[in-house]
Amino acid sequence: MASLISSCLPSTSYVSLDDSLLSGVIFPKRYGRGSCNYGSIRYCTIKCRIARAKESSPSKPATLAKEPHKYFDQVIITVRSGDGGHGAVLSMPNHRGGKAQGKQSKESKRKKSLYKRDFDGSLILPMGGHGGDVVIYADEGKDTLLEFHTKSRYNAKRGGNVDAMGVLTSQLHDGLAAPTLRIPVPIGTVVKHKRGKLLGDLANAGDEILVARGGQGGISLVETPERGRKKLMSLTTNVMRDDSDKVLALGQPGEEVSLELILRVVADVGLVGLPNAGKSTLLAAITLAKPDIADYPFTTLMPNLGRIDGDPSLGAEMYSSEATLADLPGLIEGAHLGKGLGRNFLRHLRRTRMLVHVVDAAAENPVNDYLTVKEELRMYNPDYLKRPYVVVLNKIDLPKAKDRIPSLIEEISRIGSDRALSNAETGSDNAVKQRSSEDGNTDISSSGVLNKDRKDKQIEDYPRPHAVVGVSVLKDMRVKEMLKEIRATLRKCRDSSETLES
Ligand SMILES: Nc1nc2c(ncn2[C@@H]2O[C@H](COP(=O)(O)OP(=O)(O)OP(=O)(O)O)[C@@H](O)[C@H]2O)c(=O)[nH]1
Repeated sequence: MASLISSCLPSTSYVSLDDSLLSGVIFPKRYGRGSCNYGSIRYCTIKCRIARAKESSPSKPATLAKEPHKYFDQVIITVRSGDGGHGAVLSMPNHRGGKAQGKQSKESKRKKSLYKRDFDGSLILPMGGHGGDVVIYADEGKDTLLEFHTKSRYNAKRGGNVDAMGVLTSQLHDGLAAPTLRIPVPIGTVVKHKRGKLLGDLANAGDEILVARGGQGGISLVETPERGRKKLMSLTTNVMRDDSDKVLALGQPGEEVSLELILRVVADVGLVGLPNAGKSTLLAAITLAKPDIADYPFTTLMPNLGRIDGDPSLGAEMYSSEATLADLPGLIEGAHLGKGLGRNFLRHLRRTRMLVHVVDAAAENPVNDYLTVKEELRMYNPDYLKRPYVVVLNKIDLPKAKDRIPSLIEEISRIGSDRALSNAETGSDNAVKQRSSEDGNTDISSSGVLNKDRKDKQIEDYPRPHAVVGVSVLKDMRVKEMLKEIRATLRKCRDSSETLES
């Protein structure tokens, strides 16, 4: 809980260590219960369950410790693959002269024949074990990257050395290869070199990527007096000629890399809206998800995911109509600039195929609220406005909302263009993908002209909603109609993507 809260605090937020406040976290007022005051930040205390991390003596004055911002969806980690194990410098077994020599040489001949040999008869000498590789893989059981803030360094094991007493025998084995260090991350994690190249996008369960290769094990060398060296060299290439060759027996070091992990929620449908519009309630109403629901803003601090069942009217094809919904934390004006919790979450819309705008129809000015959210999306990434969407006017059970629903539906349905924007006008998806920065903000681009064009497009230039429906998700009013519209829009997305593919 503490880490969850701290993950969502801005970088300048403070957590009190004062004993009197151990049961609470000092929040800027805008994160707290009560009216939302985005302009001025005051501090208030929210009761929550936090374990007593440290006993602070009552005599100590209250101290404020700066808590670094922890993103649940972004983290830098360092991984190191294992060094290779060392080979060994070996000598040939001794041959003693005299009477015993006959016996010995027979025995040594027999032994010699037992040495491991290659197909051409040359000696195979043992090698140090391979150092452990580091692999990152997508695991269904993981939801966030938070744990990487507490443990950000991962070292794979080194390979085993060749276990030898210095004499070449047939019993020698290669050093043990170290196991691969496998690091699980949530599905949808993008792996990059820190401030560098994209290494992989783990979009499906089981996707994996090798991020650091373990060092190779060292070879073994045979040390022999100059006299017998020539003969031995015909048997193996690994004959030590001078001391400088000894470095060949050392295992190669593993590699150390700093990686940036970025989690992008993978969902078909993104729920967007101002705080308190009822997004989490909607998610809970149509899926089995159990998001936190409360009548204060920013209840949702991390995207919640839920799954809509398939459409039973499709018969056997119903399973193809199943979809995942992501409830994103409420956006506020200025979210694209980092206000509220918005910017970190706006990037999660990137993988969605359609959006559902949830608007509180009982609010002061629902149309304005709707336009505020659209404008934030436009400023962050105008492509988001190209996606098919449904507008849900929520809370029609409240008298204030009920009376204005017909006029609201009419007004909102009119906002936008009938004509779908061509790729030339908005920048084709592919071009956008290439230009877009990793956090999904396509405004940063080398192609200034196209960007300006796209910025100049106003909300009215982007497509109208596929449907506008009045519902009360809390009181289960018209929820089925809403679901029908969402499914119909999803079907259209599928159909159009199939047409594009064929
Ligand atoms: N009367 C009424 N209240 C509703 C309805 N839907 C949601 N609410 C209430 O509105 C408040 C906010 O609901 P949430 O679902 O937490 O809103 P949210 O949009 O997820 O809020 P954030 O997490 O801040 O983004 C809660 O008190 C809900 O009970 C509805 O259909 N009718």
